[in-house]
Amino acid sequence: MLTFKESCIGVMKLSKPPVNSLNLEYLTEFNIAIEKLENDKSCRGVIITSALPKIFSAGLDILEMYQPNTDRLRQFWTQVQQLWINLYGSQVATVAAINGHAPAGGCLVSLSCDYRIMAPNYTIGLNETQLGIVAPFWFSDTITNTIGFRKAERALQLGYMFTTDEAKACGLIDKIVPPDQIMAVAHEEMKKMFAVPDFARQITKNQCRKQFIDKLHAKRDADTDNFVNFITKDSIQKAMGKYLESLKKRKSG
Ligand SMILES: CCCCCCCCCCC/C=C/C(=O)SCCNC(=O)CCNC(=O)[C@H](O)C(C)(C)COP(=O)(O)OP(=O)(O)OC[C@H]1O[C@@H](n2cnc3c(N)ncnc32)[C@H](O)[C@@H]1OP(=O)(O)O
Repeated sequence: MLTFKESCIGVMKLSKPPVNSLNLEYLTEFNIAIEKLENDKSCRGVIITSALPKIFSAGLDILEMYQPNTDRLRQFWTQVQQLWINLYGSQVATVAAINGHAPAGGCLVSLSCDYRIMAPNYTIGLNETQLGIVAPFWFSDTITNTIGFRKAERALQLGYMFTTDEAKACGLIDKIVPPDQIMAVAHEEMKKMFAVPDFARQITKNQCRKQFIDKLHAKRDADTDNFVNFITKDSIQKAMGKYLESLKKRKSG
């Protein structure tokens, strides 16, 4: 993770080649970095983007979920939950500068921010069902809160990956920006949020989001148990094995 501060704005650049997949170590690093910025009194905003060309993040590292060690799988999921709690509940203003594809966990990271700008000709969405897995309730709450129930239900069922244009049309992202302007526009959007007194913006954000974060807190252990039980099922392991194969075939084909 490349993290630096530009005045009162923290910039986090995901930099885990080849595709910024989120494994246990990288999620832990991500959480430490965001918690550090959150606790820095001089930091009012965070921009999340990718240091890699064409990929914002490929989402959760599928290899963490395929033929897993159960203890590690639990730790992995705890970090995924924590990342969402940290980002969705963040008191600083957050902008996702989506400069590449953003499937599943990559999409969730961006949906957890306050504002999303995206470069053209990429795809974004919660594609979990395409892998034969299911987005948990808090992924589904997050997309529903962004694009509304009907569109979210349809997109989740299909595991639909939106083009940048489609994402803009349904409100999954807020603005389409050429890649060379994405950081400049992220700073402009940040300034708009800074024009509102921090405490008023923060209380408003809490009013909108707290109930959803509280829901995960209340069910956190059960959510981890569900995840581990679900992922370790033979049928789910088979489906994930097939998906990994298809990724490799696509590459060679
Ligand atoms: C009852 C209800 C209970 C509910 C319980 C919960 C259930 C589980 C919930 C789990 C939620 C999961 C969230 C996720 O994020 S899953 C991950 C989904 N991600 C994807 O599907 C992305 C797949 N990847 C791609 O589409 C492309 O790779 C991408 C567009 C991102 C990039 O394409 P490109 O052509 O540039 O690169 P390659 O495809 O050649 O990939 C390069 C190598 O990287 C490997 N790869 C890609 N993505 C991942 C990944 N997510 N994890 C691990 N590895 C990944 C790919 O296989 C290539 O590897 P090799 O070089 O070794 O071949």
